[in-house]
Amino acid sequence: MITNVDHDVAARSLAETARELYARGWMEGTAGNLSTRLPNEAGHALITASGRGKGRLTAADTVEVRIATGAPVRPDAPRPSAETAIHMALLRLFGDCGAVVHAHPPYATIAAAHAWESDTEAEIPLIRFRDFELIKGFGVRDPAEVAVPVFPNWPRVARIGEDIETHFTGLTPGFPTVLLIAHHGATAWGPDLDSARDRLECLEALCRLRYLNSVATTIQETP
Ligand SMILES: CSCCC(=O)C(=O)COP(=O)(O)O
Ligand SMILES: [Zn+2]
Repeated sequence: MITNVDHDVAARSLAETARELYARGWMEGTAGNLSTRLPNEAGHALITASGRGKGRLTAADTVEVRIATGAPVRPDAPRPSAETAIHMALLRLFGDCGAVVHAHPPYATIAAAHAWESDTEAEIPLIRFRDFELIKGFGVRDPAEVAVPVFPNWPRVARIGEDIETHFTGLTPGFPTVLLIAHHGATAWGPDLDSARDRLECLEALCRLRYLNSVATTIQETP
Protein backbone atom coordinates (compact mmCIF):
# COMPACT_ATOMS: atom_id res chain seq x y z
CA MET A 1 0.00 0.00 0.00
CA ILE A 2 1.34 3.44 -0.98
CA THR A 3 0.63 4.86 2.47
CA ASN A 4 2.80 2.26 4.18
CA VAL A 5 5.64 2.82 1.74
CA ASP A 6 5.52 6.55 2.48
CA HIS A 7 5.35 5.83 6.19
CA ASP A 8 8.36 3.50 6.05
CA VAL A 9 10.43 5.87 3.92
CA ALA A 10 9.62 8.73 6.31
CA ALA A 11 10.53 6.58 9.35
CA ARG A 12 13.87 5.60 7.83
CA SER A 13 14.64 9.23 6.94
CA LEU A 14 13.94 10.38 10.50
CA ALA A 15 16.21 7.67 11.93
CA GLU A 16 18.99 8.37 9.42
CA THR A 17 18.93 12.13 10.11
CA ALA A 18 18.95 11.51 13.88
CA ARG A 19 22.02 9.27 13.59
CA GLU A 20 23.73 11.87 11.40
CA LEU A 21 23.06 14.70 13.88
CA TYR A 22 24.14 12.46 16.77
CA ALA A 23 27.46 11.88 14.95
CA ARG A 24 27.91 15.66 14.79
CA GLY A 25 27.52 15.89 18.57
CA TRP A 26 24.15 17.66 18.42
CA MET A 27 21.98 14.85 19.80
CA GLU A 28 24.10 13.43 22.54
CA GLY A 29 22.56 10.65 24.61
CA THR A 30 18.84 10.81 23.95
CA ALA A 31 18.77 14.55 23.10
CA GLY A 32 16.89 15.78 20.04
CA ASN A 33 13.75 14.83 18.16
CA LEU A 34 12.47 14.95 14.59
CA SER A 35 9.10 14.85 12.91
CA THR A 36 7.66 14.80 9.44
CA ARG A 37 4.17 15.36 8.11
CA LEU A 38 2.63 12.26 6.50
CA PRO A 39 1.17 13.59 3.23
CA ASN A 40 -0.97 10.52 2.60
CA GLU A 41 -2.41 10.48 6.13
CA ALA A 42 -4.18 13.83 6.47
CA GLY A 43 -3.64 15.35 9.90
CA HIS A 44 -0.99 12.82 10.91
CA ALA A 45 2.77 13.14 11.46
CA LEU A 46 5.59 10.78 12.30
CA ILE A 47 7.80 11.73 15.27
CA THR A 48 10.70 10.09 17.07
CA ALA A 49 9.88 8.09 20.20
CA SER A 50 10.91 9.58 23.54
CA GLY A 51 14.13 8.72 25.32
CA ARG A 52 15.76 6.70 22.54
CA GLY A 53 19.52 6.96 21.91
CA LYS A 54 19.69 9.07 18.76
CA GLY A 55 23.00 7.54 17.69
CA ARG A 56 21.34 4.16 17.21
CA LEU A 57 17.84 5.22 16.17
CA THR A 58 15.97 2.96 13.75
CA ALA A 59 12.68 3.32 11.86
CA ALA A 60 11.01 1.33 14.67
CA ASP A 61 11.75 4.22 17.07
CA THR A 62 9.10 6.46 15.51
CA VAL A 63 5.45 7.07 16.35
CA GLU A 64 2.52 8.19 14.19
CA VAL A 65 0.65 10.98 15.98
CA ARG A 66 -2.31 13.29 15.35
CA ILE A 67 -1.15 16.82 14.54
CA ALA A 68 -4.20 18.30 16.30
CA THR A 69 -3.37 16.75 19.67
CA GLY A 70 0.03 15.05 19.52
CA ALA A 71 -1.64 11.79 20.63
CA PRO A 72 -0.40 8.50 19.10
CA VAL A 73 -2.69 7.07 16.43
CA ARG A 74 -2.21 3.48 17.64
CA PRO A 75 -2.75 2.56 21.31
CA ASP A 76 0.26 0.19 21.48
CA ALA A 77 2.71 2.79 20.09
CA PRO A 78 5.80 3.84 22.06
CA ARG A 79 5.64 7.20 23.86
CA PRO A 80 6.20 10.04 21.40
CA SER A 81 8.92 12.63 22.05
CA ALA A 82 8.49 14.64 25.24
CA GLU A 83 8.70 17.67 22.94
CA THR A 84 5.86 16.61 20.64
CA ALA A 85 3.86 19.73 21.60
CA ILE A 86 6.54 21.94 19.99
CA HIS A 87 6.53 19.96 16.74
CA MET A 88 2.73 19.88 16.54
CA ALA A 89 2.52 23.65 17.20
CA LEU A 90 4.77 24.28 14.18
CA LEU A 91 2.95 21.77 11.96
CA ARG A 92 -0.39 23.39 12.89
CA LEU A 93 0.89 26.95 12.43
CA PHE A 94 2.47 26.51 9.03
CA GLY A 95 0.69 24.50 6.35
CA ASP A 96 3.90 24.49 4.26
CA CYS A 97 5.91 22.99 7.14
CA GLY A 98 6.70 19.40 6.17
CA ALA A 99 9.31 18.56 8.80
CA VAL A 100 10.74 19.79 12.12
CA VAL A 101 14.21 19.10 13.53
CA HIS A 102 15.17 19.81 17.14
CA ALA A 103 18.71 19.30 18.47
CA HIS A 104 21.06 20.59 21.17
CA PRO A 105 23.91 22.06 19.04
CA PRO A 106 26.48 23.71 21.34
CA TYR A 107 26.86 27.22 19.89
CA ALA A 108 23.11 27.73 19.41
CA THR A 109 22.41 26.45 22.91
CA ILE A 110 24.98 28.80 24.47
CA ALA A 111 23.73 31.75 22.40
CA ALA A 112 20.16 31.09 23.57
CA ALA A 113 21.20 30.83 27.23
CA HIS A 114 23.18 34.04 26.98
CA ALA A 115 20.37 35.97 25.26
CA TRP A 116 17.89 34.79 27.86
CA GLU A 117 20.16 35.78 30.78
CA SER A 118 21.17 39.15 29.36
CA ASP A 119 17.78 40.39 28.07
CA THR A 120 15.61 40.32 31.16
CA GLU A 121 13.06 42.82 29.74
CA ALA A 122 11.73 40.92 26.73
CA GLU A 123 9.24 38.07 27.13
CA ILE A 124 10.76 36.46 24.04
CA PRO A 125 14.28 37.89 23.42
CA LEU A 126 15.48 38.07 19.81
CA ILE A 127 18.98 37.26 18.55
CA ARG A 128 19.74 39.38 15.49
CA PHE A 129 22.12 38.26 12.77
CA ARG A 130 23.32 40.84 10.27
CA ASP A 131 25.19 40.70 6.96
CA PHE A 132 26.58 37.15 7.15
CA GLU A 133 26.16 35.34 3.82
CA LEU A 134 24.88 32.29 5.71
CA ILE A 135 21.64 34.15 6.45
CA LYS A 136 20.62 33.31 2.88
CA GLY A 137 20.48 29.68 3.99
CA PHE A 138 17.24 30.51 5.82
CA GLY A 139 15.60 31.37 2.48
CA VAL A 140 14.31 34.68 3.89
CA ARG A 141 13.17 37.59 1.72
CA ASP A 142 15.60 40.10 3.25
CA PRO A 143 18.86 38.43 4.24
CA ALA A 144 20.41 41.73 5.49
CA GLU A 145 19.12 41.04 9.00
CA VAL A 146 17.11 38.31 10.65
CA ALA A 147 15.79 37.98 14.19
CA VAL A 148 15.61 34.57 15.84
CA PRO A 149 13.27 34.27 18.86
CA VAL A 150 14.47 32.70 22.13
CA PHE A 151 11.68 30.95 24.05
CA PRO A 152 11.81 30.19 27.77
CA ASN A 153 12.45 26.55 28.59
CA TRP A 154 9.32 25.93 30.67
CA PRO A 155 9.30 22.58 32.51
CA ARG A 156 5.81 21.97 31.08
CA VAL A 157 6.71 21.52 27.40
CA ALA A 158 3.13 22.22 26.27
CA ARG A 159 3.67 25.78 27.52
CA ILE A 160 6.63 26.19 25.14
CA GLY A 161 4.32 25.05 22.34
CA GLU A 162 1.71 27.61 23.46
CA ASP A 163 4.33 30.40 23.48
CA ILE A 164 5.39 29.40 19.96
CA GLU A 165 1.80 29.47 18.68
CA THR A 166 1.23 32.90 20.29
CA HIS A 167 4.50 34.35 18.98
CA PHE A 168 4.12 33.28 15.37
CA THR A 169 0.38 33.78 14.97
CA GLY A 170 -0.15 36.88 12.85
CA LEU A 171 3.58 37.53 12.32
CA THR A 172 4.28 38.86 8.83
CA PRO A 173 5.87 36.10 6.72
CA GLY A 174 9.56 36.49 5.89
CA PHE A 175 11.01 35.45 9.27
CA PRO A 176 13.60 32.65 9.41
CA THR A 177 12.04 29.27 10.13
CA VAL A 178 14.22 28.60 13.16
CA LEU A 179 13.87 29.20 16.89
CA LEU A 180 15.90 28.79 20.05
CA ILE A 181 14.92 27.55 23.50
CA ALA A 182 16.92 29.02 26.38
CA HIS A 183 19.35 26.62 28.12
CA HIS A 184 18.02 23.87 25.87
CA GLY A 185 18.59 23.89 22.12
CA ALA A 186 17.45 24.85 18.64
CA THR A 187 14.57 23.92 16.34
CA ALA A 188 14.23 24.42 12.58
CA TRP A 189 11.48 23.57 10.14
CA GLY A 190 10.98 23.51 6.40
CA PRO A 191 9.12 21.90 3.52
CA ASP A 192 11.04 18.65 4.04
CA LEU A 193 13.49 17.03 6.43
CA ASP A 194 16.61 17.99 4.45
CA SER A 195 15.72 21.67 4.33
CA ALA A 196 14.84 21.72 8.05
CA ARG A 197 18.21 20.07 8.81
CA ASP A 198 20.03 22.56 6.52
CA ARG A 199 18.41 25.51 8.31
CA LEU A 200 19.44 24.10 11.67
CA GLU A 201 23.01 23.85 10.34
CA CYS A 202 22.90 27.50 9.21
CA LEU A 203 21.63 28.58 12.63
CA GLU A 204 24.39 26.69 14.43
CA ALA A 205 27.02 28.10 12.04
CA LEU A 206 25.72 31.66 12.56
CA CYS A 207 25.80 31.20 16.36
CA ARG A 208 29.39 29.92 16.07
CA LEU A 209 30.38 32.97 13.97
CA ARG A 210 28.67 35.25 16.48
CA TYR A 211 30.60 33.65 19.33
CA LEU A 212 33.93 33.83 17.46
CA ASN A 213 33.22 37.43 16.54
CA SER A 214 32.70 38.31 20.21
CA VAL A 215 35.98 36.56 21.14
CA ALA A 216 37.83 38.45 18.37
CA THR A 217 36.32 41.77 19.54
CA THR A 218 37.34 41.08 23.16
CA ILE A 219 40.91 40.28 22.08
CA GLN A 220 41.09 43.46 19.95
CA GLU A 221 39.84 45.58 22.85
CA THR A 222 42.22 44.06 25.42
CA PRO A 223 45.18 46.43 25.88
C1 LIG B 1 18.58 14.17 27.57
S1 LIG B 1 17.70 15.22 26.53
C2 LIG B 1 16.27 15.77 27.44
C3 LIG B 1 15.01 15.87 26.60
C4 LIG B 1 15.25 16.69 25.37
O1 LIG B 1 15.54 17.88 25.46
C5 LIG B 1 15.21 16.11 24.06
O2 LIG B 1 15.47 16.80 23.08
C6 LIG B 1 14.86 14.67 23.84
O3 LIG B 1 13.58 14.37 24.26
P1 LIG B 1 12.80 13.10 23.65
O4 LIG B 1 11.64 12.89 24.56
O5 LIG B 1 12.39 13.47 22.26
O6 LIG B 1 13.76 11.93 23.64
ZN1 LIG C 1 15.53 18.98 23.53
